Parts: sequence; structure tokens; C-alpha cells
Amino acid sequence: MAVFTEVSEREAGELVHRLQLGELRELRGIQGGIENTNYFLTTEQDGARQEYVLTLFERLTAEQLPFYLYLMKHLARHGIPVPDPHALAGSAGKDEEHGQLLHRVAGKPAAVVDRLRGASVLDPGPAHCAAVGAMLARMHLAARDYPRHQPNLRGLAWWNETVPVVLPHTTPEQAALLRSELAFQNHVAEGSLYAALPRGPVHADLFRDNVMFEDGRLTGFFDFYFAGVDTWLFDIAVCLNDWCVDLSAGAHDQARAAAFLDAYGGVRPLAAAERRLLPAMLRAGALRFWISRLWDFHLPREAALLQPHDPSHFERVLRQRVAHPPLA
Ligand SMILES: Nc1ncnc2c1ncn2[C@@H]1O[C@H](COP(=O)(O)OP(=O)(O)OP(=O)(O)O)[C@@H](O)[C@H]1O
Ligand SMILES: N[C@@H](CCO)C(=O)O
Repeated sequence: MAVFTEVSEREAGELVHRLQLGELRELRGIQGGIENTNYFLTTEQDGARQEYVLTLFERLTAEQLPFYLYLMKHLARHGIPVPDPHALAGSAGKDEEHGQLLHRVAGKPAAVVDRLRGASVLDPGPAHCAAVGAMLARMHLAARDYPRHQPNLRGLAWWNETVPVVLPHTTPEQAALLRSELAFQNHVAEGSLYAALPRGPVHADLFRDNVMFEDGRLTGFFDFYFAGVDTWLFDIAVCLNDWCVDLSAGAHDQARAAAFLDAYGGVRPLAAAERRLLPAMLRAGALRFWISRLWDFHLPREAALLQPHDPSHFERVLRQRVAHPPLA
């Protein structure tokens, strides 16, 4: 369980009151996740039980967080199934149109959002991939008029900063691949095709474990805390690299990838520049998570029970993407 910061029932109960969500009935630390402290909250109001998620942000600052929380609010208002963050009672119209969504618990910035129904599907088939692809395209379009701006904080600048930090923990072969791939991605990002890519707010971490399904239907996207303004193609590549690969070998799964891309394109057809750069962006998506997993693995933080992800998986995905680029 990634509980970095313990929250008492008293503190959680006080917040629940301030948000006018009823009486706290249960507070449970959540297993899984490596970034933030998460608890399920059960409250009771007018005889009905409701479920929420309390997140304490361990790395993100109070300056960075409004971008994510108001993005979730914006998407929820536009009919995209995402956890709706709760505002302090009476705060709407004061600082913010939608009220104050960022709170403070146990000395950390915190938010309370709706709990999505369902569970993650960890062995998806083409139909799941199609549902994610179509909803991702709807999400991109719905976020176009979101007024706040924040870059993808795990984008190219962070890769350039972090590769030198993780290099001492890698073999010579891995170091050579990290260096050459980073040079390739810096080169791609300077080109005119890259400049032509459509962009906007993206999720940037939409893995199998960040989507819920119930009875085969997609019930929501969550964990927006790596979102940022970046190319839509980067979001597509991150999804293809997780939803549409074989997890043991890291190899591309054509049936799932086709289902994902057809469904995405049915809502928003890809631009010519996106088609051309998809192979390079698949490599970028693999590099991003290889770097962050190396970083999490070799420079870990304290947690009550932390399950770091295996970095070598994304080394395999990257090697596959370099050796077998899909047809543009
Ligand atoms: N809004 C939500 N509705 C339902 N379940 C949720 C919600 N938010 C989080 N969870 C549950 O909590 C678990 C951990 O949350 P999450 O994946 O956001 O962790 P994290 O540490 O913030 O992020 P990361 O996935 O980047 O490590 C999820 O796998 C999911 O089971
Ligand atoms: N989805 C990420 C964890 C959060 O960054 C990974 O699997 O490495």
C-alpha cells in the first residue's frame, strides 16, 4: 500500500464535514499506486452511503495541483467519465468559478474526488482497447477549451534532466540505449513535423490500471496527476505501449492496436504529421516510462509498503519499438 502519510479518522472526518459530504463512516488506505497517498472514504448522508477517494499529494506542489484538479472538473462537466473533485462548501465564486478543490490534510496538499465504479481490466481485449481509444479522443476534444496551461512535467525536459541521474545505475548497454534514444527524441522534437502535431491537455499516464470498467463498459479514466499540455500523439503512444503490447515480451499486439486506433480515429481522425511520427512517439512513450521506473527503482522514497514497477519492461518495449516500427 502506498501510504506515505498516515491520516487520522479525526482529520479525514473534519475534511468530510468541510466539504459537506456527510459523516465519515470508514477510512481505508488503498493498496497500489506509487506516487501519492490514497484512502477510500465512506460517508453517510441522509441515510445513503457514498464512496470517495482522498489523495494526499507527496511530490506535486500546491502551485502545480490546480491544473489537474480543475482539468478533472472541466472534463466531468463535459461528460467525460472522470472522478469529480469536491469543492469546499461556499467557496464557489470566491477564488474560483468551481470553488476551492485543493485542501490540506496532515500537512500535505489534498483532494477528495468521487470513487469510480468498477475495476481495472489488466488483460484487455480489442473491445476494451477500442473503448479506451474512443474515450481518449473524446477527452482530447473536450479539453481543447480548458483555460489553464501546464506543461507535461514528465516530458522531454525531465528526460534530459533525469537520464544523467539514472545512468550510474545501468549497464553499459542500457546506458548506450538511453543516451542514443534521448538524442533521437531531442532531434525529433526540433523538427517541423513535431511542431505540426496537434496538442492540448493530455493524461500522459493512461495505463490499464488508470481506467475502470464495469460489466465490460468503461466507467472512467482516473489518476490525472501526470497530465499536462503536450501532443495528443504522446497520449496515444502511451496507451498503445500499455494497452496494446504483450506484457511478457513488450511486443506490439496488432489486433488490439488496430482496435484502439480505429476507435480513436472514428472520433478524431489522425493528422498526417501524427501518422508520420507515430513510430517515433511510441519510442518516446517507452523511453519516458523506462526513465521514470529506473528513477523510482534506484532512488526510492519511504512508504508504508511500496511496490515499484519493473524498469526492464520498458527497456524491452523500447527495444521492440526501435527494432519493429509499426507501419505509419
Ligand atoms: N477515483 C477513483 N475511483 C476508484 N478507485 C480509485 C480512484 N482513485 C484511485 N483509486 C484506486 O486507488 C489505486 C491507487 O491510485 P493511483 O493509481 O491513482 O495511485 P497513485 O500513487 O496516485 O498513482 P500511480 O498509478 O501513478 O502510481 C488505484 O489503483 C485504484 O484502485
Ligand atoms: N504508469 C506508471 C506509474 C506512474 O507513473 C508506470 O507504470 O510506470
